[in-house]
Amino acid sequence: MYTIKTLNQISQAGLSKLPEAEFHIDPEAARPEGIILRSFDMHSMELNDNLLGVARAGAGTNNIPIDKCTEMGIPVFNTPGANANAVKELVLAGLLVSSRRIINGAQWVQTLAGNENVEKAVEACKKQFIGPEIAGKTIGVIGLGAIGVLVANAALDLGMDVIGYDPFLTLEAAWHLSASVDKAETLEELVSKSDYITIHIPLNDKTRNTFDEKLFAVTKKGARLLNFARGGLVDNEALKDAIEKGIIARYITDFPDETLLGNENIIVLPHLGASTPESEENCAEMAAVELREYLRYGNIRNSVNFPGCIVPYSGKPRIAISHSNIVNMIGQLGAVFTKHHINIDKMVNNSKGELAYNIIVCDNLPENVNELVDDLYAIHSVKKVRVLNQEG
Ligand SMILES: NC(=O)c1ccc[n+]([C@@H]2O[C@H](COP(=O)([O-])OP(=O)(O)OC[C@H]3O[C@@H](n4cnc5c(N)ncnc54)[C@H](O)[C@@H]3O)[C@@H](O)[C@H]2O)c1
Ligand SMILES: O=C(O)[C@H](O)COP(=O)(O)O
Repeated sequence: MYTIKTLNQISQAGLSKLPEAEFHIDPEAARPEGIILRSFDMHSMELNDNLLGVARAGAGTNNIPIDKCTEMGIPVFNTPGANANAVKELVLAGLLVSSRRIINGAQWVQTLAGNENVEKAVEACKKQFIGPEIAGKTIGVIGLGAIGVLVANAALDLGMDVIGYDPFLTLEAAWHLSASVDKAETLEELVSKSDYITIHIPLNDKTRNTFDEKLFAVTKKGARLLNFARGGLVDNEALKDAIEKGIIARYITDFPDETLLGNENIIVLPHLGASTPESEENCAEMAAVELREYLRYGNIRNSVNFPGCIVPYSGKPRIAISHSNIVNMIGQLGAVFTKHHINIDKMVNNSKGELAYNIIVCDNLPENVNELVDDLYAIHSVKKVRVLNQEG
């Protein structure tokens, strides 16, 4: 039985993928083997030494201490693309809201309550809410992953010219991206040409404050900036300065921060990008299945810190081992298997950066499995050893 701790409310559609006979869901668990979460900040959390896997029902993993997890041999999963449509739809709403003063206008109309001549007041004052159309304008999409591609293609359908910037564009994304999207060679080129700019990149040490004073200095005057990715991608002080100078006409973001409130050219939403029933179910299901397959079989799909590794279950026991990606590990592992007279049926060894991961399917297990495990842990740089024997 594995205990799974939920750190946020997780859709029942996802939790139902974890059969009660094998998995015990407990939001209060002190020593869970698995964690499922959304945006809960895990950085200040103590990680129990029996924790095996963490699944993020969503895209961004900046709320999870990835390096610490990798060091402890804990894979962190996310759910690529599972909430992309939900975010795309909100970005399209944001695009229109950033252009036309829809929210201000609607709020103003509410202030007319009790006014006997609402129609007259509306016609007299509506000009203060004028805003440009988006058709024929240029939008720059930064990051052409699951969300960026959908946004770029949808913007073309709305009659916009689209330029994109993504130095790490994947083949998968390229397949889905319309050929009509122009490529910007640099971020500076993109911001200098765009009437609308939308950000769809992860927040990490390299991308923090991507929008800083220097980038705003080369941004097209009057641009509208949309940030549905992460607050930390924009330096808020530089942003407010850019708004004052008229470089940014309007900023719309999904990431509230005290310093952004009370400015009529800044519209802040309460992190609603993935908050649709469809997206919450998609993400929860995908995360639960990823964690289930890892806990049951050691199989890894969609991990941000571990290599993918899938070996279909054949009924035989298997040993999953993670270790540093260095020379002579296979030789040392093989020697331990030989010592314990284990015949290997199948072995898959994959690596990602500094980490390697093996699934070794065995024809037999020794009588003293604990001794085998101790010998594997005795190999320098082995992080985690799991013996998975469904037959018990
Ligand atoms: N508002 C929300 O509720 C919400 C929902 C989902 C995702 N997000 C955020 O959006 C981000 C993107 O989500 P996604 O599903 O499209 O992820 P993704 O991994 O599919 O796409 C990210 C893309 O950014 C590109 N990229 C990385 N660094 C870059 C850089 N420096 N310059 C340009 N491109 C760069 C990558 O190559 C990749 O193509 C997530 O990391 C998350 O922070 C927010
Ligand atoms: O990165 C994500 O997937 C989004 O920011 C969604 O976060 P949420 O699951 O907390 O809504």
